[in-house]
Amino acid sequence: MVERIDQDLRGGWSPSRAELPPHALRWLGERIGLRPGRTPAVPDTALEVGASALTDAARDALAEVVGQGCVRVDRASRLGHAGGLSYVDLVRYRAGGELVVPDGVVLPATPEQVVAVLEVCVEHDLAVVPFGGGTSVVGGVSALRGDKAAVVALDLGGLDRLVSVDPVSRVAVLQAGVTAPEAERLLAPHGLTVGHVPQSFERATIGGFAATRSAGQASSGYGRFEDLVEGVRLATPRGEWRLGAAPASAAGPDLRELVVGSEGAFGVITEVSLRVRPKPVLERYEGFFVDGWEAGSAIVRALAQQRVLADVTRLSDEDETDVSLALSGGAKSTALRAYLKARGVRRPCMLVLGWHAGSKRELKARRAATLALVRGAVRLGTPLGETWRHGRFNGPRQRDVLLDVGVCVETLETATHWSRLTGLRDAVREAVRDALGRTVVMCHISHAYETGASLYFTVLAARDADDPVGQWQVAKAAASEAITGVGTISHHHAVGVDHAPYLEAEIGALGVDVLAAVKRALDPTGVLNPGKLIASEPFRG
Ligand SMILES: Cc1cc2nc3c(=O)[nH]c(=O)nc-3n(C[C@H](O)[C@H](O)[C@H](O)COP(=O)(O)OP(=O)(O)OC[C@H]3O[C@@H](n4cnc5c(N)ncnc54)[C@H](O)[C@@H]3O)c2cc1C
Repeated sequence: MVERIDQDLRGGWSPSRAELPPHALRWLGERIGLRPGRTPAVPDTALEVGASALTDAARDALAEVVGQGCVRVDRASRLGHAGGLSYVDLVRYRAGGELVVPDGVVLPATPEQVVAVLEVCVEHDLAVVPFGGGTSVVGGVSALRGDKAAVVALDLGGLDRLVSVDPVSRVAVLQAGVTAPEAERLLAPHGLTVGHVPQSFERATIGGFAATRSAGQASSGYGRFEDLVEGVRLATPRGEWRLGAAPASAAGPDLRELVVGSEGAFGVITEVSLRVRPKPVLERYEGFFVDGWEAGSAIVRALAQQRVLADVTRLSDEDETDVSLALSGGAKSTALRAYLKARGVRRPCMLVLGWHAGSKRELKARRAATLALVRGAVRLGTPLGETWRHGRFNGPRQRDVLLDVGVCVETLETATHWSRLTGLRDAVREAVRDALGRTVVMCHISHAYETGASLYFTVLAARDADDPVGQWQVAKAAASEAITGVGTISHHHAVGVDHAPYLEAEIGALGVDVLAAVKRALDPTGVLNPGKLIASEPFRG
């Protein structure tokens, strides 16, 4: 069971706080030099929120579309939409740093209202930031106004319906503001699932997944979110655009791809038509230990290239495995290390495999095909797999606790070809260590393809109390430099503000021109999500 999340809660993931056990604090002291001292979050009242720049005329025009109560300019609503959930966002909330707060929040209830809101924004010179679950970790929902007179957050939470289900074709149309758990709840009576389970599952929305090309923990089996998108309904300042009339088409380039991953810069996704699957009746998770990253990544590569990946396939490197064992602590973990050593596993790397199936027979066949290639691993079976499954949404809660005791904790991600994977992992680790000094850089593969895989890094360092934001920005820039030209600047977190300066190096100047031309066609006055995806504003043309 996941705890019910308050979507307005910023500055952390969860209101309930666990304490770090003494052995974990000791370990952080030894590894990153942490001198723990509680750094309580600054109360909301201490955060600076300037006067709203929304004019009465703009407010009235918006209220005419969505209703008086659905245009909010109160402090709590504005603060609740002042950013995403990256480490830097959280630090700004907690430390009273510079928060960019929207001038108002608009809550439409239908796709038609979204189109009408955009018309008002153009007329009144308002920037508009589409806001789904607000879980962006790349500045995607930062309330930047660009050259506009004011900026509003467009909270899509009111678009919360299952519009239709076609069980024969296995297609479901969901409104953009439906959260991932709600999508599963709405589809359950039809025996269907989306199967999209990112770590931000509890908060993130269908529209947000489509807008960012999200990848879930089970994407090896179900596909990345863009693989699930059959069609989209997009509100733009130039009217509505519907795409995706057939399961496949040769009617020119696939224009859905211009919308999926457009991060609110080309339009507001109001509905997504999704390829859904029968809900699995069986799920089985198993854990293994492999000796060293090279051996582990060779296994995952073989699984991907022989097309027998488990639905969840996740390999932790030596550091990530070591941290899991160290933080779980206790006699069990010491005994496990000794056991692994006795079995010849000197550099333990944890491998978790999970299969979803419709029958025992299917599960047996798929599991056997996968395990035939998992050679030389020590098998710890379902207890380890289930431990991972139960803890799979704990990351953001652990981050809250680490932030509380003064740790700089953030993640980075990329993807590259198999032949470059280990080299890129080493380069990013070195760049981050050089930038931060004493630090732990953990890495895992959680998305594998025939030609390569993602790399997901988690960084721990003692927080620089004087300049926590600057401290991370230096590390992030160093990592991004190491990634540029070797891997992608983002495998699934998207571009947002943070990666925008690196986009041209990846897609070329022509690529940026193409994006700018699309932006000009759909959003000629540039009201949509300024500063995201395309950093500079060449679209003015
Ligand atoms: C703890 C944590 C774990 C995470 N784990 C994962 C993970 O496992 N996999 C993964 O892929 N990502 C992950 N993320 C990143 C984030 O959850 C994803 O990018 C997610 O897709 C964002 O969904 P959202 O509804 O919260 O969108 P938001 O954060 O609200 O918005 C993201 C971007 O999309 C735009 N947008 C949102 N809704 C719409 C819409 N309807 N139309 C047009 N534009 C829109 C926004 O303007 C913004 O640019 C994680 C984030 C956190 C904080």
